[in-house]
Amino acid sequence: MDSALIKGDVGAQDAPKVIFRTEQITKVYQTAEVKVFALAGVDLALYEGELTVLLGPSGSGKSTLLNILGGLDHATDGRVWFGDTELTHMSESGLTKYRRDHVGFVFQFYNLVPSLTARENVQLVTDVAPDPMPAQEALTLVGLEKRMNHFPSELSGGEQQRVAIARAIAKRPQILLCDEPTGALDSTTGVQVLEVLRDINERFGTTTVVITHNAEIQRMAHRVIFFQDGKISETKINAQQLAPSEIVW
Ligand SMILES: Nc1ncnc2c1ncn2[C@@H]1O[C@H](COP(=O)(O)OP(=O)(O)OP(=O)(O)O)[C@@H](O)[C@H]1O
Repeated sequence: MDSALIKGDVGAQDAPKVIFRTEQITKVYQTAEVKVFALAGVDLALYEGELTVLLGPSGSGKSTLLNILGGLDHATDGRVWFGDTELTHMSESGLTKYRRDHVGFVFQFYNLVPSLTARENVQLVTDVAPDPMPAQEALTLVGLEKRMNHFPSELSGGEQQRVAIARAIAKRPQILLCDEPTGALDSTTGVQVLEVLRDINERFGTTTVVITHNAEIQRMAHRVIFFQDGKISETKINAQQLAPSEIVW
């Protein structure tokens, strides 16, 4: 059944909770010659526990939006909420705490520390998080229990990305924000990484946002948001989500 219908039918106490809301956010980059509207008025709601895919041409504003939701950047105008907390004018130290307590990031290039093992890379986060899972548990969740003592250079691209995901989830974030997590991977390895993201989303109910250029990946999402020229051009809700292994590209 279409989840949009379910949302209309259930009582308020069962309705999915809005976890992110934006109201007419813009992001303007002013260089010497030109003004770039990276975001040109975005109204958005993301729901707790959902996996959302953001699709759109290069330069359409996807990363800019993700960075604002993740507290890495401020919008030029408009308003942004995480639950009841407004992020719009939050101080840098407030945003640092927000990121530390609530947000896990996964990027296209894994950003692992080359001189540290997989376990030590994850421990960089677990050492400072308020309620982390042990690094070993996070690495087991991504299927790397046998590779904990390996250095990044001893791991494949997909394995390094799984370490990066383990590092992101080890602090038990409410939100997992992924910018092109499979962009540097071949399709088989990319599917393995997507399986891990789906597993985390299902197992922990972690609200997950995935930016991709690969339109096929939208089939694993609960919600798909299309960007064009700094605006949302379409939002779609998938009645059914395919397992990553069922997606072919
Ligand atoms: N620091 C910056 N200074 C100037 N312009 C920027 C800056 N960051 C992004 N932009 C511009 O803002 C627009 C949106 O960029 P953004 O990275 O959000 O797009 P995107 O949809 O994520 O693209 P891609 O899929 O290629 O990563 C682009 O025109 C980009 O050139």
